[in-house]
Amino acid sequence: MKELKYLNRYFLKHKYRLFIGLLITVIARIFLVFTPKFLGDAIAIIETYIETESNDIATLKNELLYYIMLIIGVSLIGAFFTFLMRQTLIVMSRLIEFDLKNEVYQHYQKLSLSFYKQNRIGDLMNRISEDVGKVRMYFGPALMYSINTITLFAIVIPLMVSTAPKLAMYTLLPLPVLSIAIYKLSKEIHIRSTIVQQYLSKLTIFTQESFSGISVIKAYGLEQNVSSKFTTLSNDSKDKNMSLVRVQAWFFPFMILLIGLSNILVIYIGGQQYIEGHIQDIGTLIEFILYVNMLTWPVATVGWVTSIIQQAEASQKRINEFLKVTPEIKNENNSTYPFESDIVFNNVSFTYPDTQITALKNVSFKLEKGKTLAVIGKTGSGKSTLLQLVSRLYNINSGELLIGGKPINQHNLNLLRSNIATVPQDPFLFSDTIYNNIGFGIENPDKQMVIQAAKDAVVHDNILGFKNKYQTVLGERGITLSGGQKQRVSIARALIKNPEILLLDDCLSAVDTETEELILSNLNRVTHNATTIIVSHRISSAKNADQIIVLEKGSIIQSGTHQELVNIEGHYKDLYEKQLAEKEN
Ligand SMILES: Nc1ncnc2c1ncn2[C@@H]1O[C@H](COP(=O)(O)OP(=O)(O)OP(=O)(O)O)[C@@H](O)[C@H]1O
Repeated sequence: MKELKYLNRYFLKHKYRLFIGLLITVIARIFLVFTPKFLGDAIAIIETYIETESNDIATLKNELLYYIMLIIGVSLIGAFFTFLMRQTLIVMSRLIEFDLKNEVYQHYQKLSLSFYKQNRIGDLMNRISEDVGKVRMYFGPALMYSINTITLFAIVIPLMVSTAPKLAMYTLLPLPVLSIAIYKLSKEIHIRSTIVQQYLSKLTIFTQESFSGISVIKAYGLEQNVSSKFTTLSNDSKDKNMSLVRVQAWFFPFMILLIGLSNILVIYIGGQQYIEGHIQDIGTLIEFILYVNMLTWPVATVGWVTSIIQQAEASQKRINEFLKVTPEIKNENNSTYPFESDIVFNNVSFTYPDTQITALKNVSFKLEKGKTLAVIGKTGSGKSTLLQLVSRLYNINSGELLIGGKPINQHNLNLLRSNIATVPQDPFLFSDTIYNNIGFGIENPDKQMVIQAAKDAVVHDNILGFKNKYQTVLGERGITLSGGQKQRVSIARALIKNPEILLLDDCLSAVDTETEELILSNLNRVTHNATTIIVSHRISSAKNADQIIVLEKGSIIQSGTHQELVNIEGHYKDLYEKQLAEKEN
């Protein structure tokens, strides 16, 4: 129960609903318990009528009618309160499920990129859906059935014992056996359903990956191969399901068997006691049979509830593991202030915590507001890392990174990021309309802004070429667009934000040089006030920048303007000559 303690805050939040729910549950049970009593009394009247050989059938009818009305009355009231019981306690559990899901989701949002790298998306999804769902069972059904059972026991057992103590003892005897058996069965069901769940996950991941990578599978002619792997996986999954179903199939027959056993005991022992005169009327036997049937389900739920609580505890432990992860990037400043966009790197070094790869070593440069810095370098030289540090997706390890003269970690993180627009190397587009994808970064984008951004990113004409134009819905990861179109939609998304700092991560690699030139000149016009860092493998993207740095293995090996760098021996000049020769050929 240690892990479940975390959830007490939610009980506290919903305390009134909880209290009313508990009260209603008790009231509902009290009313339902009257039925066997009234039925027993009604039968006792018939018995007396027969024994006394009375001829007063009218009085008997009246008395029976009275009991029938009573039974209908208490059943209706009991049923109404049972309805209210579900409306309060189960609704409360749904509200808490909603709260908990939101809490986990908001926490996920705060966690840094390295958390997402260390954990699989499937696992993250499971904890927010499957695990939260299991925890809900603790708030809802487990709580409701526990109160139910306790109330019933508290009322019915004293009633049975006071009516016929010996009979009560014998009839209650099989119930603990039932409870333990259901517990063991539920545990086994839990083990097997966890395995089924794991196989289902494997199957989902496999299917999802094979659909995402369908073009590679087709290109390599691997359909047969993938299909037979799928068959093997789905056969395994079916076997696990069958083994679960076999155990589940025992649940109800077993309950019926034990109810039957208790009924036989009531009839056998009760019958004997009646014959021996220990029990006064036959109505008591009927009353007891109804009590036993009434107690069976709650007794079974003791085992079931124990198993629910164990599962909820395990699930909450998994949720707590993530909730305890503290975000590496913390926002310690919530104030608002005029944002200045000049960027200074002063001996900045950075090592990725998980891989221990030192991506940047003593990097220094100064970039004034509104100026452009181009970053050139071989693959893996640290270019993207440099951009991620400016967005503070990671904290620097040493040195100084100043934005607007202020150390980056002293900035209001939300303010900082709202003033930055990034176009990543591998753009991600949502399964939504092109319009919404472009307007994603700002609130209520108007049509003119979206169109203007698309025009500046030189993608407007392409969009008009689609049947639904700006309302074209993109498939998962934007598969209906070409690589170059995706990049340009992503650039439009950045431009519409009118950012103070613009970070372009090799985002023109998939467009031809002519379009590249056009986009660059538009960028120059539209974002002339923005401080821009442009990462590229192409000299054509870098040559007009105010400043250029060349990175190699995380260190700056050259810096200067295009004119300066083409006149000195080094990586930049080599690259320039190579790309010039390629262009001429
Ligand atoms: N998220 C990460 N976690 C751990 N190591 C990383 C991560 N991202 C990059 N690296 C490593 O850091 C180094 C620099 O990577 P980076 O992506 O900054 O290079 P790059 O110059 O942008 O390369 P490219 O031109 O191929 O995009 C590489 O060795 C890479 O393997």
